[in-house]
Amino acid sequence: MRTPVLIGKLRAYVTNHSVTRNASRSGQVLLDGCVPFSHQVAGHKCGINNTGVLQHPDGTILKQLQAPPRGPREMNFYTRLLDLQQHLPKYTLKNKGASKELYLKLEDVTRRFLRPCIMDIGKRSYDPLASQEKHEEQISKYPLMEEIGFLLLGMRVYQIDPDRYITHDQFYGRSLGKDSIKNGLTRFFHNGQELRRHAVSLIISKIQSILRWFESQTQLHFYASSLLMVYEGSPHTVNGSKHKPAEPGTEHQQGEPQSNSNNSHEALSFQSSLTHSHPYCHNVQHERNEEAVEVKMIDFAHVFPSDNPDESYMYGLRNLLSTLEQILKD
Ligand SMILES: O=P(O)(O)O[C@@H]1[C@@H](OP(=O)(O)O)[C@H](OP(=O)(O)O)[C@H](O)[C@H](OP(=O)(O)O)[C@H]1OP(=O)(O)O
Ligand SMILES: Nc1ncnc2c1ncn2[C@@H]1O[C@H](COP(=O)(O)OP(=O)(O)O)[C@@H](O)[C@H]1O
Repeated sequence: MRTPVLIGKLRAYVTNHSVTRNASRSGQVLLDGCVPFSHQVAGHKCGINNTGVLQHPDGTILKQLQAPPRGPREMNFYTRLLDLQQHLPKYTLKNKGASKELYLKLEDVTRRFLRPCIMDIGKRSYDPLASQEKHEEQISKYPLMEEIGFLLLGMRVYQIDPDRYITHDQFYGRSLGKDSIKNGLTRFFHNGQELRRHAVSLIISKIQSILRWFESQTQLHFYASSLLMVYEGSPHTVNGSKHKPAEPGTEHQQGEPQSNSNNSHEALSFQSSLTHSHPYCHNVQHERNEEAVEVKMIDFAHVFPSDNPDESYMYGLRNLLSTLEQILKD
């Protein structure tokens, strides 16, 4: 839900701070030189009533806050000192001016990947304060949510030959039943040539770590929250590493997103052959070295205090884990 007041403030801010319009494929440049985030796979996208997730030139992303109480609730969640930080995108307070009240400034968890393969997995999508109407509307979108415990909200998967991304949105996710959910998740790990088994097992161990946190806490219940998973789709390495080197002169401070360059530019410059010259690929080698992955919890507009374990969230995680383990066994 984005209110007209919020949108009005944003438009006023953009009008007062507009910059040259040449930074994205669509020519769309928003506040502070931001462009729509090209690696967004789900959630509110850039449109008439909202800006969706934006990519800042400093390498962070800006997520537009929802109207109260959701936006402030999410902001408050990120500012709490929870022992969950390692499973969240880094949040930065260095968000100046009007954008501070309109956006969350977060680490872009896709940033260090050359060809990020991204999947967003959602959990039950109504909170205890939801009206009966909202409750029924959300259930009707995916009646299997209670049984399966999660919903595939979106994915973007790199295919090696031809080199391109394939995408699936939440309507694809909603089409998956008990018999097909495993196949749906398998698509995320298939590059057109092979199943990326090592990425599956690394992601499993990260999810297990998140599950352990849930098993140890009774303070919070998470509704309409997501798990964002990323692995490297590129078969190439840069100077022995699969990941982008930090640019000279950039500093990485504890608790702050790493400053780096604009992912969407990089993605756009990589339209055809993988062997083309590339801003990051000074010394491309065909190696299959250690695959790193990211699994982060995102979207905290519906986190509520509690005094008991979040059984529903854990149910979803356990089902997700057993489905991923099944993929490895097949
Ligand atoms: O059902 P709607 O139209 O009220 O919009 C939903 C949003 O509710 P809101 O308008 O903010 O009260 C809803 O927002 P909340 O999660 O309730 O904050 C979601 O964004 C939902 O998307 P999805 O089905 O979870 O991918 C949104 O559903 P879609 O528009 O994506 O179907
Ligand atoms: N920290 C992040 N790093 C990279 N991508 C992100 C990050 N946060 C969100 N995204 C992208 O934006 C999408 C929507 O984010 P989300 O927080 O769920 O927004 P919404 O509240 O609109 O549902 C995600 O599916 C993901 O593709």
